[in-house]
Amino acid sequence: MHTLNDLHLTPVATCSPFLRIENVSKIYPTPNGPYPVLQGVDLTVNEGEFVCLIGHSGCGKTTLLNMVAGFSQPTTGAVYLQDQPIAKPGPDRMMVFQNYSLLPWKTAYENVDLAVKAVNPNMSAGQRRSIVHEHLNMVGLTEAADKRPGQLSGGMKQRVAIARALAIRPQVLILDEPFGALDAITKEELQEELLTIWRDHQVTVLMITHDIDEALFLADRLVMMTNGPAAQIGEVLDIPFPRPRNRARILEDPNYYDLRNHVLDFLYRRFAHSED
Ligand SMILES: Nc1ncnc2c1ncn2[C@@H]1O[C@H](COP(=O)(O)OP(=O)(O)OP(=O)(O)O)[C@@H](O)[C@H]1O
Repeated sequence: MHTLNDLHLTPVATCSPFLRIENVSKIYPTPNGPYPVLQGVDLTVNEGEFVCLIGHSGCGKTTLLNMVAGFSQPTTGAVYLQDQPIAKPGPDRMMVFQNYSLLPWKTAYENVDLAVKAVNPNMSAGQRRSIVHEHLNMVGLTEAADKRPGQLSGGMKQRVAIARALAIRPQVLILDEPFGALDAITKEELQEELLTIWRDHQVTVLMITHDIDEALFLADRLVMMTNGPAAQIGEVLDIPFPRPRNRARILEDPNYYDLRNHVLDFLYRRFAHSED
């Protein structure tokens, strides 16, 4: 029997990475002239990978992920998802923001339902109902389905936003500092839930964070950005902790402190911000 090597064949998955950011630069026009935010950014992400981005405020993290979402276009270079250039937003890439961005006059159920309906206009009402309930249940909000955002805590609102994004069944989930506004306990709970969802949905995740411990707990790789203007990827750190991850076990791992110090050194010595 021949193996792939005998036949000189390469499995398809290794030929082309799932998501490619290729030589991306972004220049914003401003009243004071063109402002180059990003320059020469290259990154490839494998299907199902969990990648976090860290960097000082204003270095261009949101700008970069907006281009993956399709909200804006690179000035030069391109972003590809499965070899297709990303030209506009689409249901294959869903973004979740720090401020939840829920419709305040709609219930949790209606917020999720509206998104499912927008993407699947011909889906039967029964099928839609079952998808909405499945995803509210996944984030533990079955009981709160009929509450409006004003009646929900910050953590619950972020759960609705995550359920809404996942109910569309995106290939890429883009999270822009989703837990930044939450208290420490709620944040840890949501991190655990996010890992479970990521594992069950096998979705590719790109997530901006300012929290080194969060990145070390969640990510397969941590992308560290240099400062702007003309920010780049300074370094990409592999996070080797086995999965499923256990917070206590990670904290006991001697590697944890080496990795943490490495990121601290990057952010506060090698690329210290003038304001720090
Ligand atoms: N539409 C725009 N026009 C002009 N400048 C912009 C625009 N959007 C962002 N910027 C500027 O580009 C830079 C990068 O912004 P961006 O929001 O991408 O940074 P960030 O790393 O995500 O910051 P933070 O961590 O504070 O969210 C900032 O200086 C910002 O003021």
